[in-house]
Amino acid sequence: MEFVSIQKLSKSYAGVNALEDVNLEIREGELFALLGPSGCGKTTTMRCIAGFEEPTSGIIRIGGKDIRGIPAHRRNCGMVFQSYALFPHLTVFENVAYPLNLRRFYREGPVTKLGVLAGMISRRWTRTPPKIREKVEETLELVELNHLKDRLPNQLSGGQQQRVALARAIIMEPSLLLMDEPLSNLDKKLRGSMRKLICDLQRKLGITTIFVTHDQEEAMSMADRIAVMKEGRVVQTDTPSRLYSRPATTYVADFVGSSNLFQARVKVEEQSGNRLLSIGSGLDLVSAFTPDGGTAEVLIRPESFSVFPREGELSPPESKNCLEARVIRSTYLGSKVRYEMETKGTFFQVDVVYTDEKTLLGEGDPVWVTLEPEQVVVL
Ligand SMILES: Nc1ncnc2c1ncn2[C@@H]1O[C@H](COP(=O)(O)OP(=O)(O)OP(=O)(O)O)[C@@H](O)[C@H]1O
Repeated sequence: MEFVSIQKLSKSYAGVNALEDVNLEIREGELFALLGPSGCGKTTTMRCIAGFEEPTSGIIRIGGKDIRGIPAHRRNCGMVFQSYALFPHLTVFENVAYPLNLRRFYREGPVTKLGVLAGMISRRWTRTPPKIREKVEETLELVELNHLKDRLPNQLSGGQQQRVALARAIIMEPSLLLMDEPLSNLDKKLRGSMRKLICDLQRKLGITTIFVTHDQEEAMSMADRIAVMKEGRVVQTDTPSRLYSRPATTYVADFVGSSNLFQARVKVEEQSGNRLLSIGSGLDLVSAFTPDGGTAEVLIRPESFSVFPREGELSPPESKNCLEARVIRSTYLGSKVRYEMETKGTFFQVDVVYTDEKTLLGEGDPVWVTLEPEQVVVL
């Protein structure tokens, strides 16, 4: 069942259309990514949901309730920002306790209010009630930070600061967690462990979570579903594997991974009547998705090819698509090797898993490459 429903959302800033007719359905308990390049409207979408921006038009529902006119602090959303936004003069413990203390401040009478306020300013003036202490410690445990609870933010690494921000966002048990580029300030290695922590935590707590990212690898590895945005619009919403294997447009195909993109013409073989996709001079491919006629945009992922050295009298491998090609260039990328290849004047990229040095191909090496019809995707 959908938990967040966005219909026809538009937002303009003095002549700039940041969002145009955005429609999204985010299911309960889902980890959902908004993915797209800088300026495509990801943050604006998030800010409209959180209540920091007023949409120009459109409806946002959270838990079935139209939230128009409801102020940000009443939307029960936890928010994690790219810049962490921690209070520099408060310890880890106090930062995480802050939302609970704030709630207590609004609930208590005038005398105790003063005490709570004093406590929020300095821990020396008042004691944190045991219930709040317990909840803070429990939350710090979830983000594995209890041992650093007395440190100030400037005594923490970026990853640790982001975990404090995460703890502060979830301590109020929000019904919706919003994260704006939560990992982009972290180095690559740290990002990997933070991804895991966020995914584990999200599954454990079951909080419906939306995160914004421009990093396709991050979105693909974390999200249950992804909405790809372009120039203020959503162009495709799907699971990571469907986005990768069946992108709706060349924009999506290019954004969620490396791709070989070709313009093809549908050609019917005279003898068999089989339909082929004709790419360039004499290069015809069998696809499982060939349309009846006309032209088509064709996507082949670089890892879809199988490569066989073409040497001596060996006969070509059995395949519906077997191309005689040669290596133009090779780039060693650690776990894989990327080859630029050429066949009949058409250039394409091929990724091969690296096994050992002996299997590496060199410039000019002749090869056969084969391709299953299912890997020749028509957009
Ligand atoms: N307060 C504002 N005033 C005017 N224009 C704005 C404002 N905020 C955003 N915009 C514009 O709206 C568009 C969408 O911005 P938004 O920040 O939502 O994009 P984004 O996808 O989150 O980009 P980034 O990844 O760089 O944060 C951009 O063209 C941006 O310049």
